Amino acid sequence: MYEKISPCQTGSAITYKDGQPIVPDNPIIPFIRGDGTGVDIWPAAQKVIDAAVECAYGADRSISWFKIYAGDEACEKYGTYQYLPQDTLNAIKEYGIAIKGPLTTPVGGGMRSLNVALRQINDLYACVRPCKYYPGTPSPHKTPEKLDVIVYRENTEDIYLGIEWPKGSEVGEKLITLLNQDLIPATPEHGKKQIPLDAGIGIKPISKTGSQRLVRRAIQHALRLPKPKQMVTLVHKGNIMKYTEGAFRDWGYELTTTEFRAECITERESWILSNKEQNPDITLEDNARAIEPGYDALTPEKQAKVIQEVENVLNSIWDTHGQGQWQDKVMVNDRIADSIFQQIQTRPAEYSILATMNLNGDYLSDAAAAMVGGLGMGPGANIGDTCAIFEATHGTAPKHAGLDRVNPGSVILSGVMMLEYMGWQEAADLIKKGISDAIANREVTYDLARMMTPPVEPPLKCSEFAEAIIKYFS
Ligand SMILES: NC(=O)C1=CN([C@@H]2O[C@H](COP(=O)(O)OP(=O)(O)OC[C@H]3O[C@@H](n4cnc5c(N)ncnc54)[C@H](OP(=O)(O)O)[C@@H]3O)[C@@H](O)[C@H]2O)C=CC1
Ligand SMILES: O=C(O)CCC(=O)C(=O)O
Ligand SMILES: [Mg+2]
Repeated sequence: MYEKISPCQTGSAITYKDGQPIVPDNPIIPFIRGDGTGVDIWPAAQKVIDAAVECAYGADRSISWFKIYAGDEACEKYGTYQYLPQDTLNAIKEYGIAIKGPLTTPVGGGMRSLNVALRQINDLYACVRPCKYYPGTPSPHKTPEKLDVIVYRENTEDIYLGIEWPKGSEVGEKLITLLNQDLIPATPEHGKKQIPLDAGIGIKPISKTGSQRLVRRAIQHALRLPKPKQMVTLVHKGNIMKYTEGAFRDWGYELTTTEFRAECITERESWILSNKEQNPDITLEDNARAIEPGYDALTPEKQAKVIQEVENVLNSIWDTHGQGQWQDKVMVNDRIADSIFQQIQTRPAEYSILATMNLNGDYLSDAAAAMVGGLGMGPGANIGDTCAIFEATHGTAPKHAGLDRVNPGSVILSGVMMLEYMGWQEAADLIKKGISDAIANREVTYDLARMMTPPVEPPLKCSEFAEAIIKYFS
């Protein structure tokens, strides 16, 4: 089954039942070291994870690490351009959970992202990136402790599908000509628009299936959170991209009000219900006026539609969600993407799970990580129904590679997510305690050290930070 690697002699595979991992006491877990700073952060993370498992479970549990290859290291082992060998794909499929360091993707041309390929090949459709504040972490934000959000990013489609053509390419020009001559004129809403012939062209597919399976996981996660955090915000730029991003919002609400009808309330429904709770005699029209800004300026047809919406909500969920019952449900709302970037800064406490399409989630997860200490503190998981790969939010940070300098916190916290996913909570908790205590005692790497007041001089090395975390287990 494997050409150039050999699975561990001890341990066994993690399997799945009904989408949940079944984890033996000695699982074999494949790991990819990663390019750039992967040489620094992966060994540090592995050391911390092993120490936590040993400290929590003694000889009863352990991880058998299985080294697999991708990126530069894969080319060294398998030959030129062998960036993602079949051995690697086979191992991830066989063992069910993997963890990886970052992999380089060239800008402009060259190969497509290996990181994205791993997500697409394994159908890891939910990219889960928690951004939570560890006390004592320096932050450019005044109240970082108020931010506790989890970005749920759709991970398999959007422009990351990589269907695009460069300016001047044969297929690109053919497509532009077809669009300009046949397709755009056939759609009156496009008017006389034309695509410049010297344009590059990219396709942005957003499917109902892809959107709803992501939102489903986001709502399921919200249901497991304590009440004040039982919220899911659908993030989109649907005012501009109506049939992709706007549709993501609509499909999210459709799922909310069908599959999760008993458990959820939408923000707009909550306004309608609370208007009636506060004024039981309110007319349908006054209720419609209260929920729709600019109602009086709408055409009669549009006003009738809002009145109908109010009537439908009251008829269908007053008994089950009215009289305050909606306050115990998961609140699903939506925000336009540009606005959410300022909202998480100005009103961080009002958000919890942010369900996004691929590109918006990519941007938003870096921005949210910055608020709680930076990319060195940004973990992540790529989750599917029969496989999961854990990795940091950040990339290879090439200028720091091999210097034993960067913060391994993001990969270590990705390890925490992995342990929690495996149900090894005691080991995960030890690592969280170790990180908290190390930061609180100002034992940090350069990225946090330079933001502290006064700055920590000299900062810990990457490997030293790992040792500090382990020191605080007990
Ligand atoms: N999943 C993956 O494997 C990902 C891969 N990439 C790839 O990584 C490569 C480099 O991307 P780039 O845009 O430079 O983004 P990076 O995320 O690699 O680095 C940007 C900056 O973030 C800070 N940073 C990153 N990692 C850490 C860390 N562990 N500790 C402290 N600070 C950190 C550094 O800031 P400073 O220097 O200011 O201290 C660094 O210069 C590209 O090829 C890109 O495609 C990008 C994202 C994800
Ligand atoms: O694959 C890459 O190189 C970048 C991916 C990325 O930025 C991300 O997943 O956050
Ligand atoms: Mg990114």
